[in-house]
Amino acid sequence: MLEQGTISIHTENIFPIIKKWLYSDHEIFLRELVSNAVDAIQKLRMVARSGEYSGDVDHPEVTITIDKENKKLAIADNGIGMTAEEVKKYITQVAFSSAEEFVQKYKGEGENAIIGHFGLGFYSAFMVADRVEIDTLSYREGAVPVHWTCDGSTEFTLSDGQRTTVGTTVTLTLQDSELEYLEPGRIRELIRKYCDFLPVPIKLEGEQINKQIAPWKSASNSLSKEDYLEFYRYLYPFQEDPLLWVHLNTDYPFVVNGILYFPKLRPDIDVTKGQIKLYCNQVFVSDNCEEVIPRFLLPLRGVIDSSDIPLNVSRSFLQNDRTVRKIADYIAKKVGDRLKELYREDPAAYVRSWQDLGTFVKFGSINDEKFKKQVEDILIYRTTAELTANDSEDVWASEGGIQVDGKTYTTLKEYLERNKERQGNRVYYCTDEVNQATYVQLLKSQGIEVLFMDSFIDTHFVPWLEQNYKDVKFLRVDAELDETLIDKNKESELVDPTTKKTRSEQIKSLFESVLKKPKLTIRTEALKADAPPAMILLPETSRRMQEMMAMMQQQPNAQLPEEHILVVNTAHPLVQNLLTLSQGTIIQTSGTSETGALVEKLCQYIYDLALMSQRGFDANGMQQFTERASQVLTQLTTMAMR
Ligand SMILES: Nc1ncnc2c1ncn2[C@@H]1O[C@H](COP(=O)(O)OP(=O)(O)OP(=O)(O)O)[C@@H](O)[C@H]1O
Repeated sequence: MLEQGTISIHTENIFPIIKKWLYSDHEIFLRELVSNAVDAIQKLRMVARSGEYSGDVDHPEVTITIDKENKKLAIADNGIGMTAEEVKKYITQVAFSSAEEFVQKYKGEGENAIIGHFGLGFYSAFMVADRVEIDTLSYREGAVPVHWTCDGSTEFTLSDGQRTTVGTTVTLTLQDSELEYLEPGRIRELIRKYCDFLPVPIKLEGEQINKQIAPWKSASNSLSKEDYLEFYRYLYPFQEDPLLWVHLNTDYPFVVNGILYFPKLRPDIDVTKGQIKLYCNQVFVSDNCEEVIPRFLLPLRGVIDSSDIPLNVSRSFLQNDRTVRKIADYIAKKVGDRLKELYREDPAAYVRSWQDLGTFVKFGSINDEKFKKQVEDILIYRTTAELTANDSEDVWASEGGIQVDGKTYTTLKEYLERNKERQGNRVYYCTDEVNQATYVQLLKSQGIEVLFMDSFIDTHFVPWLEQNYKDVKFLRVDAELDETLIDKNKESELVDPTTKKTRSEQIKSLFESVLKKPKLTIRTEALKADAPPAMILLPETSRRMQEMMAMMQQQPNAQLPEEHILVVNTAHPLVQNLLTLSQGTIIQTSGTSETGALVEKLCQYIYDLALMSQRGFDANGMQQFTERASQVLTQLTTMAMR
């Protein structure tokens, strides 16, 4: 026996605290012990390189052994080893006091207070073990093997050991409640989770169980496209391949390595939940690094490895840490650079990925001023404009936009420039290509360019655009009638000698009396060719209010507000016929004649059609519509047969 001693501590007994610490996370003891073992191996290599050690350093390995019968789990390395003095210093003093400090500091914090629960180090072994033994032999010449043991109280013993090779074995006698760590499957799972990319073979039952190579530590030019894809598939099996990736690699002013991938976003993806894995020196820390990266980058996947992210601090502290903020900025900048590079070098790939990238870029622009500045010139929109592209080419880029697979994309700047004479600072946009098709078609026929803002993020993005481009007016296609659609010929303004009303006034009162909707505004306009008999308009401001209300009440689809405008097209032959028919009925009899009834039904029907090209009906509306449609048609055929 070399020595028997008492670990000097200030707290009465921290072992019970350590044992209870982080119930759910006892498993991290293995990560701590294996990373200590890998550190020891790397230290020996350094010593060998400096010429202080001439033994074998070319077969580094960490070996995990399970002895079920005796409830023992051992982690052995062929690293630097420790002398008795070093064991006393590093294990009973340094390690212990840092563990004590750690426990003191975080006693009151919740379970998730610390990222990856770093800082407990060697003593985390006592979370799962009743007894911990160390057998070690230092690399130093003439060193004697040492055996250290501690049974979870403050007493320890230090004696001569049996070890004959340089290195250290830490043997745990597991508590009865922790026998899961005697299962090879469980150990394999933990090594893959935490230690997969540690640069030394980690063996269990004669087999290496870690991947060992961390691709993010390699230079980007040494990795092929297939290497990146393979790594992605390894990290996220059974997922679609990513769209593109960014390799992070910097040593100054902080160390950050990593590979971030842009996955294909499903429309229902939860953009608040991260899937990026955080590593520290190739040891897995957490797959929840919301505090470390800007929020808008959360949909990305991959790995960030940095030893400059403080891990033994609380999460809230982490968020405000200056280095962490700088790292976050660095990552965001790299991501922006990568997107710009793709836009420049492979516009077709950029456009083809836009559906996924767009959501992300817009989300980033809304959330991060610096990122917005970076990407504002590469925010693109699908447009109705047709560039005079060379038909034989699938991809065609010009000053005005990019055309890919028959669809044209443009930036806001290009849109405004192209349309400044015709539209001034007005931007027309469509949020639903199917339901707003009539409006889009009408504007298009008048030579007005429409942008599609129809992804789920656009509801937030359009108001954001308005705030950022205060002198630009954004109008949804159904917000108002463009002047050019209105036919200025005054025929409809002629006064009828019998009724003393203009034609448009008569049409207006006809619709008012039939539809009987006080909140509906009826407006009459003579519209140009192609225009339907009637259209619904939703003024921009009231529509936004409605959308906001719907969102607050968590209704997925805003209902059509009761206050909307029905524009009746006085130039349409159907409307004109209707007026003529209704005039006939007024002269003949009261409104209940057969023709009168038909007029009423037709008015309703025209309104139905307008509603339909706005957004369709609810179930009730649909049923009424089909009923009315068959009534109108029956009556028309009956009348035609006479
Ligand atoms: N397998 C080992 N071989 C050689 N020395 C070791 C071994 N394990 C632990 N040590 C020594 O004990 C010290 C304390 O280890 P401990 O795990 O508590 O803290 P750490 O590794 O320094 O820091 P961390 O809190 O990040 O784990 C180490 O710094 C090292 O000097």
